Amino acid sequence: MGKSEAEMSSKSDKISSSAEEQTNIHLLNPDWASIQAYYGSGVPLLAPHFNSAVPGSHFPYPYVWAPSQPLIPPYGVPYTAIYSHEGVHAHPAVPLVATPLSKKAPSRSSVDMDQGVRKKFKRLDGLAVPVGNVSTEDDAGGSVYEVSQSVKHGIDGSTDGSDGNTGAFLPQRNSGSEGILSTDNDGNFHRFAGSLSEGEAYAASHKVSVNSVAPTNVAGKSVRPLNRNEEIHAACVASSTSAGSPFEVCQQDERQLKRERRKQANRESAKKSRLRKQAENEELRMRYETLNEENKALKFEISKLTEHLDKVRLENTALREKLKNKQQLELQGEMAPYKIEADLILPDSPEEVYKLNDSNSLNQNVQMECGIQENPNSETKLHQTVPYTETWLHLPLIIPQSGGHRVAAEVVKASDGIDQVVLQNGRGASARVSLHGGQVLSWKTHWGEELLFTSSKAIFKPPVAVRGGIPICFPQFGSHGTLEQHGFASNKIWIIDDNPPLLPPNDSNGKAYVDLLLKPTENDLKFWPHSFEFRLRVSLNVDGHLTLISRIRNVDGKPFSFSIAFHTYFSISDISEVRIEGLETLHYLDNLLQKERFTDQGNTLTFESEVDQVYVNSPDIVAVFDHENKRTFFIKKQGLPDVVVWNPWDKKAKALVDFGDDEYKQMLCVDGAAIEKPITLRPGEEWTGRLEISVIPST
Ligand SMILES: O=P(O)(O)OC[C@H]1O[C@@H](O)[C@H](O)[C@@H](O)[C@@H]1O
Repeated sequence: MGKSEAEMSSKSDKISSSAEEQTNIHLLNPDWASIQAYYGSGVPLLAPHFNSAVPGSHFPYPYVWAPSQPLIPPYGVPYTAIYSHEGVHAHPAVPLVATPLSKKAPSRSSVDMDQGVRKKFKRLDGLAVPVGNVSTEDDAGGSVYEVSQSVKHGIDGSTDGSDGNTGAFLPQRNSGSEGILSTDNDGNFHRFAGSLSEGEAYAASHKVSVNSVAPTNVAGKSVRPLNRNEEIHAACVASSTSAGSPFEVCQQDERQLKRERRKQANRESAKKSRLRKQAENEELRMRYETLNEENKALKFEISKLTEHLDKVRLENTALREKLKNKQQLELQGEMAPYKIEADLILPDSPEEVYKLNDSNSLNQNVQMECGIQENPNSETKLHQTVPYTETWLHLPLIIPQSGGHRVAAEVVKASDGIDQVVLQNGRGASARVSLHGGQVLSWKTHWGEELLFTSSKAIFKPPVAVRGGIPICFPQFGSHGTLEQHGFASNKIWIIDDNPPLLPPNDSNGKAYVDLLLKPTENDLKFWPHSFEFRLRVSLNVDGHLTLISRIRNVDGKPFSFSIAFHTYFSISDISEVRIEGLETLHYLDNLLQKERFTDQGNTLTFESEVDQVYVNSPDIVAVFDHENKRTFFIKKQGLPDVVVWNPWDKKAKALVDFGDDEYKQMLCVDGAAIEKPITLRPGEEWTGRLEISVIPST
């Protein structure tokens, strides 16, 4: 070829020369009749003067304006008959698609077209590259570019993601010396050595493009690899060229290829999205677990802190009490006669108490002198519900107490002839326990305020359990078994246990207490054939806290199971004004709905209608807030996992013979209990449960 790159560059500069200058344009030398014969009448005939001898400035390029029939020979061999040896040729595989341009301006000359394309190239960031079959004739004639639609199409495609390095490799047909031309960004053309047939040249050129192998002799800028559209196009061209299939087939293949690529891309994108969602899910799950753990830890911490707060509050109450008493004593200018030194060893058992009593030479009169008597006001109220004879029968427990207070437990006979034990903590707080059912009937603060509810219609006649106080449901709670409602323990007459097995010193020290015992009679064994010993200690401590310790022993030769509840009737201001805390989010069995299991919604428990629920696995402390009465009850328990909450509301209240119609407003039962999982004892085994109830003033 012998043309230097510089020469080629200078030729390219002449692209803008007028059509008149470009006399060396060599267009297709068609055997147009045969083309028409082959492709049909849609292919317009070339103008007769459209040959090398006649300037064709005003004549359309046949391949530009032709209808969309392909010029590709159907059997793969390039249709060489339509090429002249020199000149610019359309790629045989390129469709001669009618473009809007072609339709609108069919009369535009080839030069106009070239210029138009060139302008278009120039818009590509100044890196316009004339692309096409190039005939490099001579310097005088300049370079002539014949830009085929396919090339234009290729360029259009390349501008999709234009990086400014628009370029292409195109075959050159020039004077029999075959090679491949490429262009750089300056519009310089580069020829690649090689002697290829037209078909090979195309295929080779496109392969080069497809494989993105840049030629090494491209001056200045590297040649951009083809983009996807170009690739598809190139593949299509290559396949149609080699296979010689019709262009429609090629177009179909191209569409198919695109479809496949799109499908593949969609699949990949769906897979990525799946993976991303999986990762997100996993992350969320881990976050949930972490938060759950944190939540548990926080709940645990809260319960510990609440417990601690309770203790501190109670200590505070006790300290204030002490201070008040001390101030009173100082005002009186006297000390109590039985002030005990700090190293006093308090008794742990009734025997020790009796010894202590003896050694102190205490007697009934002395107690009375010391002022250990019922508050006359509170007595009045007690008399209303439980008439009894004010007779001191015996003195099971009199303990001198530090600070001038003495605790006492006295047995009195009520008018129904049944003994009651009156406990006093020496500061005015008291409790009364009936041997009928071992039932606590009264619990008062040191200022004489009754804390337990007893119905004005209560029946004090065994075997009926008294409606109020703290009946003990044993060995069955409610109707959860074959026995009568709440078992039989609350109907029986208990005895004072003079010789109970020892309890830890803390359960005795500084407390007024009584030990009671229930054993089944021959008759009881007919209904519940299990020998047992039920020991109950009821104690009142210095702060007025009431504690019930139950010990149930299997003295039978076979195991037995039981449920138990301390059915505590709290006296409240108004059921609509109180709330319970500590049962939030727990599961409960609803006795009003066939003991169906529910989960508390997480709110504090307030009351608007009848309630009869067994909260299972409750925390050790539950609180009942009564703002109107300015007090809060604390229910502290051990060995009693469940809590029963009961209020009959108006209808059921009316149906109960031993209950006043409106009394449901002034009571709320909150029981420490073991119901859901009955306790099983093997022969000789003993179970212990503790319930401590306390009250603190609230603002
Ligand atoms: O009328 P009784 O036997 O004292 O029982 C009162 C209520 O006591 C509750 O503890 C029970 O859950 C209720 O079902 C029952 O109605």
